Amino acid sequence: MIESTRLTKRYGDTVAVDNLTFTVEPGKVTGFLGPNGAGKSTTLRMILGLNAPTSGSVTVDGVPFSHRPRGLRHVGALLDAQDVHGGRTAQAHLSALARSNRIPPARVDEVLQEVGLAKAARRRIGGFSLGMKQRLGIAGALLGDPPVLLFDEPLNGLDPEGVLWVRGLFRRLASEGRAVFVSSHMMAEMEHTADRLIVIGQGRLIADESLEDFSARNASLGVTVHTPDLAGLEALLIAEGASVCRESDQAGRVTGLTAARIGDLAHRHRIVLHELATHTSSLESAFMSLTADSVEYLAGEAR
Ligand SMILES: Nc1ncnc2c1ncn2[C@@H]1O[C@H](COP(=O)(O)OP(=O)(O)OP(=O)(O)O)[C@@H](O)[C@H]1O
Repeated sequence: MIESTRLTKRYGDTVAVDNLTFTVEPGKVTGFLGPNGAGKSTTLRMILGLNAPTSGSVTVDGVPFSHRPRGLRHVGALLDAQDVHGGRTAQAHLSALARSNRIPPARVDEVLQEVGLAKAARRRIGGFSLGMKQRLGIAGALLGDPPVLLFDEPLNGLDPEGVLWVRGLFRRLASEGRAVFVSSHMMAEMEHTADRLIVIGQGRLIADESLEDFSARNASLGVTVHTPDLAGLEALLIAEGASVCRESDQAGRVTGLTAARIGDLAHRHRIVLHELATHTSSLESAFMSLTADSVEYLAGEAR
């Protein structure tokens, strides 16, 4: 578990992180969302003891991370996939990490296999694509089999297959009881992955809630359902307080309930669903309006 208490970081006049209190729990994927410059990377660096807070504190399992010897066994992190020595091979890079954390050397081949880089193990990292470097960074994070994992924008540079793989990996790591904390500046990257969302803007906490609650409150454009028994489903949905806007004989748009609740309800009443889709643009636009006041960099116009 990560616990941040009134965590604050100032750089001169810039308040990068402002009085941030939150927890990241085990067994869940927690999305850490915010626009560019919101303070995500600075927060992650403070969790890892790479930056000292100006005030406040952050601990991992009750202890500041910098107090842990052999840190990779406690927290695995991918901060900047490009921050690797290009002249080394993937295997040499991971072997050095393993040695300095007293991790058995056999683990190196295991994690290379796991991230799909076994064939590139003896190639120099300098020739890797960004996606391959992301995979290598993830391998490094997994090396010590840690209970807490931090990933800063891990989907950058990954192809669609890679994105799917990463999502599955995060879900699996959480189901094994680990705390998985993933930063992103795009809601779309989080909505299929995260259980919980912590949203920040200009260093301050804006929202801290389950994805389900966030979706229920903000998915104003709703969820499309397609079913041969629209009348039956409509009656159930209305009884649950949702509203339904019919789009055809078999399709309608539901607001006021999440896709998960609609699916559960249909299943319980043995109603067949042919489609159940949350409007992703609605979550993305909800995130954008939530953080609109704290967006630091706007293209082409004055703030
Ligand atoms: N070493 C530093 N010196 C001065 N200012 C810094 C430093 N590191 C970060 N900042 C400032 O702190 C603020 C937060 O930056 P940070 O990189 O943590 O944001 P972020 O949410 O990770 O953004 P992005 O999504 O663009 O990576 C920004 O205004 C940034 O310019």
